Parts: sequence; structure tokens; C-alpha cells
Amino acid sequence: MSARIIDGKALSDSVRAEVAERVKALAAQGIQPGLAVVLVGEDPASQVYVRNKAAACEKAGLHSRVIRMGEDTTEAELLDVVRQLNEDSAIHGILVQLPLPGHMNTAKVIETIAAHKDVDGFHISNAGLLMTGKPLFRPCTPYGVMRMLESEGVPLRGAEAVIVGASNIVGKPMAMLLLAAGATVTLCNSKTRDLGAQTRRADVLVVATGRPGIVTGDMIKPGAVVIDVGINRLPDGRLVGDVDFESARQVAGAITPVPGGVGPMTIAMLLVNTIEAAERSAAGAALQTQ
Ligand SMILES: Nc1nc(=O)c2c([nH]1)NC[C@@H]1CN(c3ccc(C(=O)N[C@@H](CCC(=O)O)C(=O)O)cc3)C=[N+]21
Repeated sequence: MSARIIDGKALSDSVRAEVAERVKALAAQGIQPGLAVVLVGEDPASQVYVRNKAAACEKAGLHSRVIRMGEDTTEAELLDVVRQLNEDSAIHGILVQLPLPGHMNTAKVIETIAAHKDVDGFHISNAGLLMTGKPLFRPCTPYGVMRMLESEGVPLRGAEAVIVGASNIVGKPMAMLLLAAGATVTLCNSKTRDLGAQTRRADVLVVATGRPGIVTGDMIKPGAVVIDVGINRLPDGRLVGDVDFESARQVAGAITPVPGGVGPMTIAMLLVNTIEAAERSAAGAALQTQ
């Protein structure tokens, strides 16, 4: 038996079509949602992501502003730009592309973004709100994974969910969203003893470590749903996930490919978060004029 392939590209297209409808509804109120993406330095991979985000915005009818700053930008200069965007009423969402150059304090930069414009969901207030079950913005990658599980009809109440990788950006918020959906969650990290013993219990397995091939077919329970968040560029130029796709697909019930899986969903959910921000801003403005 070979696993069903979960098509993130197709699902992201339908999510973006929904966003485009919501953009039209806001346009009728005279509002165009705006996303600002700040890119510091010249990292070629970051350049590609930023270009893809801008193109996705344009297609869905959102206004996007890309702010490019040199590698030698000071932290104070970056904080000034963020504060200006916080005050800018045409901008509903702010994303500062990570990683930042080494001389910057990433936490300080993120904490300077107004929490109600933090469409990445990385601000400490947004992390706290998610943890206490009252999310304002859900981080885009885990949010996209939840959307994929929902569209596949994967039952989560009472399910065993195992996450490999405990980052603030993916693993930890993923755990919170799966927990909120009623799953029993195990969060593994690089010190986990006998990783396979954990992953083999999973009905839903999410892998987000940045290590190609860390999960192989023998570590998967037959029929499990496998979500591969990793995006690794191999020396030969190939793009692969963290899961060994060929062996995993023989065992899993469903699996996400790389590319064309979680990546496109991350961008689609960024647009969802931006439209949510603009809708909230519009509702707030309406309350003030009552
Ligand atoms: N503040 C911030 N927020 C982010 O969300 C953020 C970030 N910084 N820094 C970089 C990572 C990376 N990231 C990706 C999004 C989509 C794809 C994507 O769509 N990938 C395609 C392949 C693209 C290719 O061919 O290279 C796919 O998986 O099919 C990849 C990577 C968002 N990131």
C-alpha cells in the first residue's frame, strides 16, 4: 500500500481563493489589507521566499510592501522601520524575515512589532495567547498543517500526535494547536531517547527538525498521517524534507511531499493572518465610529 499524497499546492490555491473573496468584502468597505515584509541582508533563500510572498499577496489582491535593508543595517535602524510600520494605517501585517544577521537581537526585534500586526505569530504575547487557548495569530506553518489535517478529515480528538522538533516557530505552537484540537501530544527534541519508539506511536506525525532523513519508514505506524515540515537543499541541489519520502510512503496512510506540501500552505496562511488582521482593524474602526 502506498500513502495518499497530500497536495499542499492545491489546498493553498483554494485557501488563497478564499482570501481573495475576503479581500473583496473589505474592498467594499474601502479597505485594502496590507502586508509589509522586511528583509535584512542578501540571503538568497530569503530573497526567494520574500519574492514568493509578494507575488502571493498581489494575486490575492493584498497590498504588499517589501523593505530591503543592507546586511550592515544597525538594530536601531531596523527597530525604527518596525515602529514606523506599527504606526502605518495602510499596513495590517508585519513580517521581519528570519534569520536576522548575527549582530541583531531577534527577540527584541520581534517584540517591537505591534502584537496586533504580528502575522507570523512570533511575538511573545501571541505565543502566550496561543498557549492559554485564546490565539490572536496562529504561526503560519502550524496553522497550515492544521488546515491540511482538517481538509484531509484526519480525526484529532483522542488521537496520538507526535511532533519531532520543539522550535518556537513550528514544534511548540504545533503542539498547542494539536492539543487544543483534542490530541494527546508528544513533543520530541534532539535529546529524545529512542525517537522511533515515540514516532511509531503516532497517528499523526509532524516532523520539523531541518535534518533530512531523520524519520524513515520503519519509524512510522502503518496508516499514520505524516506531515513533513522540513525543507532542505541537498548538495546536489535537490529539495527534500526531513522524512525519507520513499520509505515513508510505503507505510504511511497519507504524507505531505517536499516541495509542494507544507511550504505553499505557510505562505497561504500568512495571507489568512493578514486578512484576519485587516478585518479586526476594520471592525475596531467601525466600533469607534458608533
Ligand atoms: N519571519 C519569517 N516568517 C516565515 O514564515 C519564514 C521566515 N521568516 N524565514 C524563512 C522561512 C521559510 N519559509 C518558507 C515558506 C514557504 C516555502 C515554500 O513555499 N516552499 C516551496 C518550495 C520553494 C522552493 O522551491 O525553494 C515548497 O515547499 O513547495 C518555503 C519556506 C518561511 N519562513
